[in-house]
Amino acid sequence: LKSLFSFFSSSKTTKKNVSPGNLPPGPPTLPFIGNLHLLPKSMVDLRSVIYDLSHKYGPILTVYLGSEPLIFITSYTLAHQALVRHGAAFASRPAVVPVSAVLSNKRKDIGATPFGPTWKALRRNLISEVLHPTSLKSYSVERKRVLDSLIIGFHESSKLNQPVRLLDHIHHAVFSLFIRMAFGELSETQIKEVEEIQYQLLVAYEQFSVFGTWPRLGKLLLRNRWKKYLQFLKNQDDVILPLIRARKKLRQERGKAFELISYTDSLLDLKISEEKGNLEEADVLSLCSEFINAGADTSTTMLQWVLAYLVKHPRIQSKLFAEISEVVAKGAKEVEEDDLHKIPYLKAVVLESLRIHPPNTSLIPHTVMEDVELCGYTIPKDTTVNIVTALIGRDPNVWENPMEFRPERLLTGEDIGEEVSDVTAFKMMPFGAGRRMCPGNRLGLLLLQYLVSNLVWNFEFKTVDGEGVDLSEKEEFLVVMKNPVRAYISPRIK
Ligand code: HEM
Repeated sequence: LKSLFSFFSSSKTTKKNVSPGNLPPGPPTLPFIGNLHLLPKSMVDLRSVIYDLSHKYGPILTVYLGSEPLIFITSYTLAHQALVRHGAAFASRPAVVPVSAVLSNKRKDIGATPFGPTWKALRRNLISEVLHPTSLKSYSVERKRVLDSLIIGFHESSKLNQPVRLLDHIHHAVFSLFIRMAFGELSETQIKEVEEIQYQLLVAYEQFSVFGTWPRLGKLLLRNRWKKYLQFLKNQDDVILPLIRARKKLRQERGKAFELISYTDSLLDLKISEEKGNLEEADVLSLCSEFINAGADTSTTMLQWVLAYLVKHPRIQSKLFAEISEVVAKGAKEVEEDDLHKIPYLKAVVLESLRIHPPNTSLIPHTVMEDVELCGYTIPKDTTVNIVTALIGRDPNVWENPMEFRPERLLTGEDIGEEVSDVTAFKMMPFGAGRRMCPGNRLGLLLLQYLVSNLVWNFEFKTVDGEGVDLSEKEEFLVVMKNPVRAYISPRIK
């Protein structure tokens, strides 16, 4: 079965047998299957298929999965019109987002919940508690801990004088931050257990995706896979539920007096509404799981892409080091978070990486809540719309030589919108835009800038002779490096 079908489509959406009416154009369809035969197996390959189709049919097009029309948008201007100008209409999700149905086992999460009071309550809770600027500030202690562990790890590896696979250090450091933010202080063993189970689920996602789309049929035909999937979920319950219970108990004993609020704390206190009351334990689990995946997997992936570009382009790495040196006192061990905004080149390096390699090929599918006129076409109520961020960032009509890594383009104003400081205004949308825009965008950017600047301040990363840096992509849950970058690391003498 096409994994794409399971990613985009929803077996329960009401959009069946929609007449083409005034829908955007698209390739001719075959009976029963629509355009399914045109679609490749992976999201990375889908990007090229949609790219080719958009050349023929324009930046807004319709592809049929069976009888269900899916709209694809590949230009920044149209995406902006949809998500911002028609923001209210585009704020919902399909009835089932299989990706989430599988990962959260049909429990609650924010990303897949359709527009409504439950989504509002969950999103508001995330933004006003752990992601509130005050909480974010207090979590600087934890970010420093991540940095220290990375620096110690890199120092040790550098002594071996061997190439280092950067991901091996990054993964654990970044995951431990989000796991602690989710559950509070944990032992190293507990952190590793959560990291392992979350990672296993993400890597195995593709083989289980069929259960998100056709749960009944999948269960019937793929019994062994179904059993394996249930075992995965049980393992996740076994690892995570005790952590939630322990936190609950600790809160009762200490009367909620913690220096840092954890995401679990906020969820245990949350009432969705008077009638619905508090969340079930299982929902707290899936929301924490979403938090860890959404935060840690994206940040790990991006940190690796940014460092890969810096290894590949020593000139850019030296320029970044020089810019950091102008802001950081000589002999200082660390670039402080408060100083990051003084290094515009740093933000440009991070955003340029996000432009070429947004970790998600497309935004999470949106559905329209009413008929919407867009670009002269009518998108009927309940239709699923996919905004292909990976093509938006590489659109040659907007970005000159789009595959060239050139952070300077973001500083000169030649390619960016007017509001340089506002990431929503960038013509790349790595975090989406409008009501469903990623609520973790500030934390994501802060973490990336903090870690990249400090790693470059402390170490020089050099290519491995004869190996270079291979920028090929591979689809896991996100689009990651096919061959994780390896580099020689040497401490800088300052
Ligand atoms: C570099 C880091 C990150 C990137 C590139 C990223 C990207 C995205 C994208 C593209 C979306 C979909 C937006 C849409 O459908 O319109 C999204 C949604 C989301 N992200 Fe992030 N994200 C990052 C970090 C984070 C962090 C740190 C958190 C939480 C701590 C987070 C939590 C979420 C949640 C909960 C949603 C669902 C929002 C909703 O449906 O209302 N993300 N993210």
